[in-house]
Amino acid sequence: MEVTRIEDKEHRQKEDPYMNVLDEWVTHYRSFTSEGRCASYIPVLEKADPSHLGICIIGPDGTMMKSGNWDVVFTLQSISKVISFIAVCLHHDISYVLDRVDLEPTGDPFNSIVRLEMHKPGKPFNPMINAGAITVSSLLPGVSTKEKLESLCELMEKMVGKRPTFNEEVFQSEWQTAYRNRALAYYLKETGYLEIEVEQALEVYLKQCSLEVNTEDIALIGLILAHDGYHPIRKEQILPKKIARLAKSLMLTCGVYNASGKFAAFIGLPAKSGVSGGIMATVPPRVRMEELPFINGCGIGIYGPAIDEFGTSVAGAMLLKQLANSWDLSIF
Ligand SMILES: NC(=O)CC[C@H](N)C(=O)O
Repeated sequence: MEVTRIEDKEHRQKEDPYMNVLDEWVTHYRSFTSEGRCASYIPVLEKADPSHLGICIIGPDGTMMKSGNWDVVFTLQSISKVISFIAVCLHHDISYVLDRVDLEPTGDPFNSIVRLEMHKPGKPFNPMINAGAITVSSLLPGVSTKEKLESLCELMEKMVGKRPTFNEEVFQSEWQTAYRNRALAYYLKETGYLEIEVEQALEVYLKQCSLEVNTEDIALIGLILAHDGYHPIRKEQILPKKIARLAKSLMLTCGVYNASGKFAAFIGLPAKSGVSGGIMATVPPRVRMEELPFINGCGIGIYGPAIDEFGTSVAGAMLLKQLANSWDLSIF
């Protein structure tokens, strides 16, 4: 089913003052993209235009605000970890999943290996870091790599209304250089947290990272999570509330790894970053007397491929902070 959307033109008239200010912010924060760099450890990602910055915000009535390079297609990278975690929780008992991956933040970078050895028996700390995400990918329903990826694509299609495309070039680029992820996967295999073969788990994980989206797609997923799994435009419960809440709590506590505390403090929104420059944020409905935009919540998708040391879009995070402060979006 196609998602109903308010046309951009119609919408611009409706939300003009907010739209103008959004355009101004995008132009302003675009100049900060030079403070970051496109990821180079996945060689193909370095080809992205570092000056890009775009955003899409979708409200529950279908109101959409788009600005800048909102329509650039990029790979999900770590944003896929939220979707794979949801897919796995939909298929298995939540307790089965949580026996294999914990819900604790690490304070370490996304690809860190250190805690797997320091904390016996080596259970990955959370599904947002690579170690936990590789375990989660191995738990996706299906036996073959194709079936496992299919379950993820089906879930995305249910949420976004279209199937994601796959970027073979990005996958190959990472597959050939995934030394750290291979090390993590071998370690997980040795400690019993990988129930399938190392190479297969890696292939599933790296292929899910190579699925393509734009800011509108991730804004829509953010909106569904904001409404506890309910698709407010299609008026359909897509995910159980319990799973949506688990995903949001993980985004808040672990979504930007060792920057999650500061993100929660200064932005105050469950969010997930990816090294290709995407940020998916979710804004639950607020209770306020004043007139504020998106009072009934929204999903926010941002793209800005110049990232910081934590793997987060530099200008994207600044833009999100501006929005959260000016429009009082924090959940706290
Ligand atoms: N933080 C990220 O987006 C990392 C994803 C990337 N595919 C990796 O495993 O390194």
